[in-house]
Amino acid sequence: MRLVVVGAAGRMGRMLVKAVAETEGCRLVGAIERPGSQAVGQDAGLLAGTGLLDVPVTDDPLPVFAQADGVLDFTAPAATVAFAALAAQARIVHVIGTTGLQEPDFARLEAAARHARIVQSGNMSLGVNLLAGLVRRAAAALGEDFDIEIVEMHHRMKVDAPSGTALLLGEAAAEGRKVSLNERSVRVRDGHTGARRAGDIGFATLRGGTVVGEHNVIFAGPGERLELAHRAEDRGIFARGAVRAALWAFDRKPGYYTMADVLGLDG
Ligand SMILES: NC(=O)C1=CN([C@@H]2O[C@H](COP(=O)(O)OP(=O)(O)OC[C@H]3O[C@@H](n4cnc5c(N)ncnc54)[C@H](OP(=O)(O)O)[C@@H]3O)[C@@H](O)[C@H]2O)C=CC1
Ligand SMILES: O=C(O)C1=N[C@H](C(=O)O)C[C@H](O)C1
Repeated sequence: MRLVVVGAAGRMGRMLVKAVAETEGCRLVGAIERPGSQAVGQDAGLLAGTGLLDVPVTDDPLPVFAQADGVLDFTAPAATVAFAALAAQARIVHVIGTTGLQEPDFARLEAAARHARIVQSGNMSLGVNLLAGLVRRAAAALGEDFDIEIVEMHHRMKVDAPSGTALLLGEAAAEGRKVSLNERSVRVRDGHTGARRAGDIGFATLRGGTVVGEHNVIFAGPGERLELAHRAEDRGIFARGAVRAALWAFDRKPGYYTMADVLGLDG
């Protein structure tokens, strides 16, 4: 499968280049960064530390997408929406790990999925997607007597909050309870907040150091507390998940898919 990495000089971009180079059946055919980036013109393999791949980073995605079967995209919301339109035009696979997407962005991705095969997830690791299923079950079994709080910690460079993973886990909890996350989530607390409302799903965000990604889903009930947690130790888990998603989507119909589809975890 011929793959392009956009945001190739980023923390995840470099991991993705490495994962593509190490995966049998995959070949890196393009690497994209924004115009003006110092990475433009450099070899993507040298940037990623895999050795020379003879794939120079460029700032012009269109001709690169035209020669590819899929694109791996861990960039930023505005860039991802633009890349989705190009992937749809080229009728290729678009694997999206970018977080911080808002409702209007999702609407544009859904539109692009009429022609592209999109796999989008706030977390591409096996562990977190398994955890989401456990959270759904626990939320359904425990009911509103147990207060749900989702705590996450990431490195100091992360720009969005709550994390895509925290929101994914919140959605799983809301599904378990058969409620809408939008209506029940409490994303910030400050000052005289009053007592906690039964049924709310709370979020707390920590940022610091080099933490790859930690998530704790707490079910705090009368006299007992259940905690379900995931610790990411290496960004390679996300990159390998993204390559797996691209290979899975290669011969699918155009549509909007998730990592649960890729891993066969739904249902
Ligand atoms: N779903 C998952 O499993 C995971 C998701 N993520 C998400 O992936 C995203 C990226 O994370 P991370 O790698 O740490 O961030 P980085 O900032 O290190 O990397 C993002 C890269 O994308 C580049 N970029 C931004 N806009 C464009 C554009 N228009 N064209 C080309 N390149 C562009 C940035 O360039 P510049 O620096 O010039 O802006 C940068 O090199 C985040 O949303 C993060 O939350 C991260 C890990 C796992
Ligand atoms: O920005 C990151 O680093 C990560 N982002 C994703 C998120 O927002 O959940 C996934 C992972 O936790 C790392």
